[in-house]
Amino acid sequence: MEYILEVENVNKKLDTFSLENIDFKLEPGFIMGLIGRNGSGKTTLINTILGLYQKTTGNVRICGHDLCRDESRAKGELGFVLDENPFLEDFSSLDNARIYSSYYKNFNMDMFTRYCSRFDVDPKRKLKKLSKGTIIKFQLAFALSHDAKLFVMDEPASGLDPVFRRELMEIMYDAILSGDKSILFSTHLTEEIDMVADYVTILHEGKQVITTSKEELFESYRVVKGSEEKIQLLQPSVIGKKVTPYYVEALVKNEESILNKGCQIEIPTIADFMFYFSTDKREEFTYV
Ligand SMILES: Nc1ncnc2c1ncn2[C@@H]1O[C@H](COP(=O)(O)OP(=O)(O)OP(=O)(O)O)[C@@H](O)[C@H]1O
Repeated sequence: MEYILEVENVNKKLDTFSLENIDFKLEPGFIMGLIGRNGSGKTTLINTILGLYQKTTGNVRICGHDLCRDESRAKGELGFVLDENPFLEDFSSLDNARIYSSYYKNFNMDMFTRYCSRFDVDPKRKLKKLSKGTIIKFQLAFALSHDAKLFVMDEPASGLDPVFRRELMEIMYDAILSGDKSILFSTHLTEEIDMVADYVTILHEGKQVITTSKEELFESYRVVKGSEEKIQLLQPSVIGKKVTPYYVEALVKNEESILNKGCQIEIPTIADFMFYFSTDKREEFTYV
């Protein structure tokens, strides 16, 4: 099968921070959410995939095109929305589109102006006069107008109002319906993962803690609550636990051995995975 995105053993060093051995693939027709705490390396990974940072080692392929050896074809398949605006601030959306459309053989200016009108972006206003959310919408209009196969978005919803945030979810969902496109997006909003992601990658301190389908994630783990003694009975299925003044909560592997031990068993939320997979003291976290 031809993957839309292949990230193979990617390492990237930035002063004191390192991305270490990031390795995953994304099939056509799917959305992957990238989550992790502040500073976990989401933007660094996204910038590396977009070729904005030189990677140290490893390979990135987009629709089979190697980002180093076949850069223009690889980048031609990419649409991006970045937290930090990469376009020219002193130019309008329309002028930016005229300038950068030359990099994309399938750029459709009519489509771009239609998206600008749908998203309420004044195409003639300089970017520096637009709000953060409107710049995100402009980037989105541009990314949607050149038949990109891979959309890479760094916290696209962060500057958006709740109404457009919901529309963005619908746009993302529509974008992959044809089955030949995929999306990788980072977010701190766990409801976005709940709503649209098929796959989830969790980063912690530059390391890839887990990449799996959301279905598998919810199938494979449970949150249990009970006394310290009862939770102790669930070892070695315990991934991590936190001690509250009233009970102990733990993320455990969903195995038969966790049943009938007198613990309350719940399906985890994305926030639970974030907590247990991106805490240093995964073994134990105590509320004081
Ligand atoms: N250009 C740079 N030079 C040196 N260090 C950097 C640079 N850019 C980022 N870093 C460091 O790399 C680490 C990862 O940052 P990154 O922005 O990738 O994290 P993030 O997961 O996107 O964070 P956030 O959720 O806060 O946006 C941080 O410790 C940051 O200080």
